[in-house]
Amino acid sequence: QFPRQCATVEALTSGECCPDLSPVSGPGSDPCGSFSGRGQCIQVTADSRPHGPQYMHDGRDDREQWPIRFFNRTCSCNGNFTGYNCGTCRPGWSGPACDQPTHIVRRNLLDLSREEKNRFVNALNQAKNAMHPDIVIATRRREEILGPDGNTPEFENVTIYNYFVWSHYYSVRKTFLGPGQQSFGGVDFSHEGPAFLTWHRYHLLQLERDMQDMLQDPSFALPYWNFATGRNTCDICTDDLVGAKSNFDTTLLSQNTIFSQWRVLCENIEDYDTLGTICNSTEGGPIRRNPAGNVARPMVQRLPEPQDVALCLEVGLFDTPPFYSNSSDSFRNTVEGYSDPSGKYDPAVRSLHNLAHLFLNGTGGQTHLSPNDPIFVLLHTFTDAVFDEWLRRHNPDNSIYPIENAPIGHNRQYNMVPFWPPVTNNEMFVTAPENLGYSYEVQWPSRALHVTEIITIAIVTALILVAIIFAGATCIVHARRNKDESHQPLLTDQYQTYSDDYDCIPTPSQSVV
Ligand SMILES: O=C(O)c1cc2cc(O)c(O)cc2[nH]1
Repeated sequence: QFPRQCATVEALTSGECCPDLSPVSGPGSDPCGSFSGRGQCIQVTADSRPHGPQYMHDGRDDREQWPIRFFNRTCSCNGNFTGYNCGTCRPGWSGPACDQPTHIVRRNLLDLSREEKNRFVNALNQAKNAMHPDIVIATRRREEILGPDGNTPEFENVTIYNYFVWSHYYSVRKTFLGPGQQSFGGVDFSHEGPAFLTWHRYHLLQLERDMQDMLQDPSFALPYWNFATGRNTCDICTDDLVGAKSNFDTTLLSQNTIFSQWRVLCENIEDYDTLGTICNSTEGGPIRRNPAGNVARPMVQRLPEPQDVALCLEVGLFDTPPFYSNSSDSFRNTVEGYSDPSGKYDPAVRSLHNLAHLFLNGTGGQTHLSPNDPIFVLLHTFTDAVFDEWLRRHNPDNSIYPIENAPIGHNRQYNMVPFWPPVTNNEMFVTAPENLGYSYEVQWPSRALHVTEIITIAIVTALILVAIIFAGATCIVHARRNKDESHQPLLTDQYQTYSDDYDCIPTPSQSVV
């Protein structure tokens, strides 16, 4: 959310968050690396275009026009520099001047070597326990952020992985409308709208970057889980990967995985919603996961099929009005999983990404908690791979991403909540290999033929066969007729050559010995 340097009474009251890159001669001497030309402290641009009708409590939520309720001045970095103080490089660039291109490849978790799998699991566990070096989280709404005495900013340290969990929670939390009033849940800054794909893309990029820095390994790449294999089992739910089931309680993880020791963040949803508090860095109970175990909802006891991915990649429009979870013929709503895989909206359907979440049947199936289960990372890298393949195939102009009237948080120029420094949906609506320095190693399924396509092919084939038979028969008849005519007892005929008779193919009587 915010850099530690900005979690102060001074920064919050001035509305300026422009930390020094290198405090060469005291605080305020090198804001945003301006000394070395990396960036400058400027007015934040926040999207104020109209949003959709789903949210009608304007003025009541800190996330409106993010991030201006907290800060209205921030670093704007030049060239390939980025970060809260312009101290790092944009994704895909490295080196002291951020002018060296870099590229990493995200691979199928199941294709990694035993050593690579171990390294990934250990890296996740390290991220779960290592304090985030730069970022702190707000534990109160803006109106209470300075604490009861107005002088004690309510922020907490958080670990790298828990920051990933908390960001997702903060983006989906309800709008608090006051004590004794029901919080408003019809708001979601990261789902049920076009930003679903751009928001989750940045969410993963941020975790990947934080883990690269933690490991001091710029080549570290998040792998993916291909959840659309058509097999209705969680093939990565094994103890060498994200953990098998416990033998003692089928809703828990086996003692043989480190993830059984993880404790979840943001469990106390009733407290947040009734007291108007915000999830803090206190952990609670264990991860729960019971894949295909939701007997009350047989519809979500299965995983998507390869065909579902092939079909959704053919949906030609990125998103369609009302740019919400009831959009039809929308690629975004299809891959998110509120439409059937061919794009038709059906309120009873859960497909692709949503189906994979619900299949997990536990922590990973509840929006305020889901990233607590590390399988979330892998489920979303695969969803992002589908998004990237769609961008590659359809090569859209960014003008097709809605500029206004999308649900709040989802307009093209909206700064994604709660990321810092501010980053718009637009900036993530680009092909990853060319613009973000990563790609996916993945084989996409080809689409099975529709019944209508099979019938069309059969009819065309039959017509071609009929045409060939007809042409052949015509030739034969024609040849016979010529032959009959050639047998007329005319003296001149004796001097006819064979070739005169060979209009099409020789009849047996014309065969030359
Ligand atoms: O009910 C759904 O379709 C559903 C559940 C769920 C959980 C989650 O963490 C998501 O990110 C999305 C989602 N959709």
